[in-house]
Amino acid sequence: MANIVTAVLGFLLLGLIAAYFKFLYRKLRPGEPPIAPGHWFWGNCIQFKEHAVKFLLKTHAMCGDVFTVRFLNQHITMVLDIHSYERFSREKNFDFHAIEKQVNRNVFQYELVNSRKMIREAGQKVNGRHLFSSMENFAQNLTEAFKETISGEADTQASSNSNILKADAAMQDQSEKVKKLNILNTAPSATTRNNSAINDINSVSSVHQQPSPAPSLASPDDTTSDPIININNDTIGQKVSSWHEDDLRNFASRIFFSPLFYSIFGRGVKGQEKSFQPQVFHKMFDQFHKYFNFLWLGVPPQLFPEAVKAGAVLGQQPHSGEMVKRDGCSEYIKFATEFMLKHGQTEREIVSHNLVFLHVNYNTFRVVYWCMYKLMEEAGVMAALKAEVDEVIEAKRSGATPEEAVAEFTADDINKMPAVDSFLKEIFRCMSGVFMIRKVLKDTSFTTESGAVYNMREGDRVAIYPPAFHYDPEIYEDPETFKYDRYIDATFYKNGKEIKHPVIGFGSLCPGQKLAILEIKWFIINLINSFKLELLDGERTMPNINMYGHEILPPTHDVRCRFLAKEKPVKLTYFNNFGTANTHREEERS
Ligand code: HEM
Repeated sequence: MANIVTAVLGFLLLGLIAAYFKFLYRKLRPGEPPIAPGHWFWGNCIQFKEHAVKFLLKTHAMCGDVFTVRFLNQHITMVLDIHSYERFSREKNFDFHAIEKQVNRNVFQYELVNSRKMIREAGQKVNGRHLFSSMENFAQNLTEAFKETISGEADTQASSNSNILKADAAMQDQSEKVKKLNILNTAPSATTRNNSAINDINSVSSVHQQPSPAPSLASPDDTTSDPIININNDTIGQKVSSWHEDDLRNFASRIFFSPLFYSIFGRGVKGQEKSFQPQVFHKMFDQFHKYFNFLWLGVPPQLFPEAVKAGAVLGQQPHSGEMVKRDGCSEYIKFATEFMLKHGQTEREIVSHNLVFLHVNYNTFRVVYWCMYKLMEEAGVMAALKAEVDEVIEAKRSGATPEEAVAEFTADDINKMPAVDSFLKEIFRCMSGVFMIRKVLKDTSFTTESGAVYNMREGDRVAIYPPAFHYDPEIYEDPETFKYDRYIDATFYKNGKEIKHPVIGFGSLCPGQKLAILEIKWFIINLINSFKLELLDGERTMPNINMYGHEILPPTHDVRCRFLAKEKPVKLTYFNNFGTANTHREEERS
C-alpha cells in the first residue's frame, strides 16, 4: 500500500514538474527580451496587483525598455519606451482583434461576426460629420439632465424608478424572453436571479431612504451605495435653490451618465421604460463591472452571482427594431444593429453588443467623476477653470437681460480653452489604468525607436503601459502631484527627445476619443456655469491602484459633496457648425 501511495505521489510530482516547464517556465530564445524576476508560480501577478506602475518602473530600471512579465502562464512583453508608441501601434503582427474577441467571449458571452469591418465602419459614426451630430445629441441630453436636476425632477424620477422596479419585481413572470436575454445566462434560473436582483435593489432602497444618509464609504463601484434610491426624502422634487447634499457618484450619474445613456440608446415613451433607464443601468453596470478583470481572464461568471444578477437586468432591453426607432438613438447603435442583423446575429447578441458599447462609453463617466472631484478638491483648480469659463462665456454672451443671456459654442470653441484642456489631460495622466495590449500573431522582430531589436514570440501578448509613462519622473516633474495647468504651452522630453504623445489614455485604436473629449469638456463648462459645488468637510478619495488594467481607475471610495444651482446662469448652447471651411480644416489637422 505504502508503495502505491509513494508511486502515485511520485507521478503527481513528475506531472507538476512537467506542467511547470510546459506552462510557466520559459527558456529565452536568442534576441528575446529579458524576463522580469517574479514568483515561480504566480509570476508577476502579485507585484502587478500591489502597484503596477511602481513594479514596472522598477523593472524598467533593472531590465531596460523592453522586458517580459508573466501572469501565471500568460507572458506579456512590455514595451516601455514612449518614443516607440507609434511603431508599436503600426506593427501589423500586433493584433488587437484577438483581445477584443476575448473580452466579447469571456465578459459579454458572445461573438461579433466580421468584427473588424463592423468596428471600422461603426467607428465612422462618431467621427467626421457624425462627431458633430453625436455631440449635438449629447448636448441636448445634457441640457435636459441639468434642467431636471435643478428643478428637482431628476430626484422625482429616481424615486419613481425605484417604484417601477418594485412594480416590476411584483410582476416578474417566468418569462423565457428574460432568460434568453440575460448576457450571463449560464444557468437555467436566470429569471429567479433577475427577480432577486430587483428585490435586492428594493431591499437596499428601504435601507437607504433615510432622511439623512450617512456619508458613504463604499466604493463607487460598490453595490451597497445605491444610485437609484439613495435619495434624501426631504429634498425629493425640490428645486435646487439651496445647497443639496449627495454622494458624488450619484450626482455625477444624474447629470452625466443619464445624458450619456440617452445619447447612446435614445429615449422611449416616458413612463413605459421599466428597467431600461439610465439610473438602473448605471447601478447594474457598476455591479457587473466590478468583476470585469476576472471575467476577461476567463474566470467563469458562475463564481460571481452578483455579476450574473446584474447581467439579468442589463439583458432587459428593447427589441432591436424598437431600439433603433427610439428618439435620439445613436448612429453607432443603429449602424451596429443593422450590421449584426445582416450577419444573422441574434437579439441576445445585439443586447450583448449594446452593453459592450455602454462599457466603452462608461470610461467617459469615470473621467467625469474625477473631473468633478478634482474641481472640488482644491479651491485653486476650480478658481482657475472658472476664470477661463466665465471669460469665454462673457465674450460670447448675447441677449439684453440676464434672462435672455445666451452663449453659443462650436466644437472648436470647446477645444480651444487651454486651462480646461490641460486640466483634462492631467486627469487622464493621473487616472489612466489602461493596458494597450495586443496578441503577437507570428514571431516578430520589433525595432524600437532607438534602433534596438527584440524578438517577440508568436502567441504571446505585447503591451504598452501608458500609466508607467504618465508617472515617469524623467518625463514629469513631481509626477505624483496633480497640476491642472501642467500641459499649458508645455513640451515633454525623455532621453533628451521631445515626446509626440505624452498622454495615451485612449490607446491608438479608440474611435470614440474625439467625441469623449468633447463631451467631457462641454460637461465641465456647463457644470462650472450652472453649479457651485463643494466636498463636505474631510471628504477625500484617491484612484484605486488595485484596479490597474481598467481604462480609467475607479476611486477607492466615494465622497459626499454638496451643490447649489446658480441663479440665472447664462444659457449655453452647442452649435453644430460642421460644413464650414474652418471646421473641415480643424478636423483634418486633429
Ligand atoms: C474617456 C473615454 C474613453 C476611454 C478612456 C477609452 C479608451 C479606450 C481604449 C484604451 C481602447 C483600446 C485601444 C487600444 O488598445 O489601442 C478603446 C477601444 C475602443 N473604444 Fe474607447 N475609450 C473611451 C471612450 C469611447 C467612446 C465614447 C467610444 C464610442 C464610440 C469608444 C469606442 C471604442 C471602441 C469601439 C473600441 C474598440 C476599438 C477596436 O476594436 O478597434 N470609446 N477605448
